[in-house]
Amino acid sequence: MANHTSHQSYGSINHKQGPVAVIVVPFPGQSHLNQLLQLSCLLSSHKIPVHYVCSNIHNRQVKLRAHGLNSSQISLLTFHDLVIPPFISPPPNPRATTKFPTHLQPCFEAFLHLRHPVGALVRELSQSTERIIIIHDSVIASIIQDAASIPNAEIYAFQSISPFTLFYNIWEARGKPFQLEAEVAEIQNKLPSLDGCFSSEFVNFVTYQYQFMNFQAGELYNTCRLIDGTYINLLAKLQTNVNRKQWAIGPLNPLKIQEQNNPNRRHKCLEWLDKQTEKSVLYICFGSSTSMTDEQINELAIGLEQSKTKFIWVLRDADKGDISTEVRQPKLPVAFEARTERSGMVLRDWAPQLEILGHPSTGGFMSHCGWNSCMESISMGVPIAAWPMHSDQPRNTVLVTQVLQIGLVVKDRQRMEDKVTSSDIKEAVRRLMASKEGETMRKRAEELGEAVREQSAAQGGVSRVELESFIAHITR
Ligand SMILES: O=c1ccn([C@@H]2O[C@H](COP(=O)(O)OP(=O)(O)O[C@H]3O[C@H](CO)[C@@H](O)[C@H](O)[C@H]3O)[C@@H](O)[C@H]2O)c(=O)[nH]1
Repeated sequence: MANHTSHQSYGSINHKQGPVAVIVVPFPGQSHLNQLLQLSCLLSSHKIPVHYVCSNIHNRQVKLRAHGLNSSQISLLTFHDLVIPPFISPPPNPRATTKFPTHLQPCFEAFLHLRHPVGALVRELSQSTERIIIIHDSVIASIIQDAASIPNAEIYAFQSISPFTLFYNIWEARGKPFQLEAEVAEIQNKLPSLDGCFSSEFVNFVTYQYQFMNFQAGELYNTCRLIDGTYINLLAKLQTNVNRKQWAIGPLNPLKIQEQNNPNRRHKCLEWLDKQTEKSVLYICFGSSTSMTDEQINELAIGLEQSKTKFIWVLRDADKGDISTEVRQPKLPVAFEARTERSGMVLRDWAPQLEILGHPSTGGFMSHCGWNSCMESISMGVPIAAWPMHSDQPRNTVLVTQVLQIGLVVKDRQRMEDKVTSSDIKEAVRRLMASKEGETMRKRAEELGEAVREQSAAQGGVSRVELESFIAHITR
């Protein structure tokens, strides 16, 4: 794997890069690192040199957890390991009043120190390349501010969330600048408020970034027109996007899973899935930033056991800012694993989510509705039992359950911190996995999955057309 370790000097980049090189700058959260790694592989498969620029600890994380991609795809990328100042990496607080992972804030703040090293790297690469393209996560626009003055640099923002949620958030924040058509307005009326979805520190962090969002030449979205077309068009209508190009090139997650290439390294849960009947297993996972109290885990365990549904449950605390440090091992009810030995599996390590969702035995996904999980479930044709926790998740839930109608809400809650009881969980699992209503959702999810896969860049659909249009634009 190519690796360029950068501290103060970038002296080893002196070869001619060719007409265009891409620098990708992700945000240091697993689901952001992951999407930009997938995008990097997609671009480098079109013979464009791609530099993945991040802190050393997060580069290690993204390579360790890369899923659905094979090592030869990743080896085409040049990783730049930049150094960020030491930061405290506290554990998440499952009892906090907001479910937002505030414990990651010191890591986010430390990451902003990459402005100067990133600026120096862009300057250096710009000397050996006719045009340098920077694609940065929209949440850290300030880091690439110095590139704006480099004459042959062009900057693009990558949005890691759904245009659906993004549009409504911006439209509301800007004081509802234009009227919405009836159908779109009707959905807006159904959206939950953003109260409690973010910490005030994170709101301040993101607000600070806005001022650096004026020099982008365009935006990239991990979605396809079939899912988000209406909202991509509406985003284009918002004032700041008037002169910006937009490309929807998702789903970025691989659709053909590579794990079969190496049967010796197959995860034990996939072998267990092989033995189950088609569409019978519920997969449960709340991404990388959810932390539940032991009481809530207890309710989930009881509800699951009483539902008598087969399951794979990823039970892990939220990531810390530095994932190499130890995390809490959440507790299960006494003897739960022994009692459910035949009907399910509890995974405490990083699970192969894409492979699980793509397995024929998986028939449902209990999810917090993080955007990666939504896209992965949609593209694998799996319906969702939505249990949103924070950020964009409550609004993604509306997209999944009411707009796309491929899922149900585990429990409508007044406040995110309200406990969901075992009987709510049992009922939601029964509805999704063992009712006519669930069957209809599964059918719709399968059809949507098929249509989305057809639209994908991998299969030559509209997302491929958009990807090619983006590549033609940056290599013009
Ligand atoms: O054991 C695991 C757990 C997770 N994953 C992967 O990790 C990613 C999780 O991403 P996502 O579903 O987006 O959840 P979060 O990690 O919680 O993502 C954060 O970032 C997203 C993108 O901005 C937001 O949409 C979410 O709300 C926010 O919580 C997915 O690719 C999963 O496949 C695994 O492969 N194995």
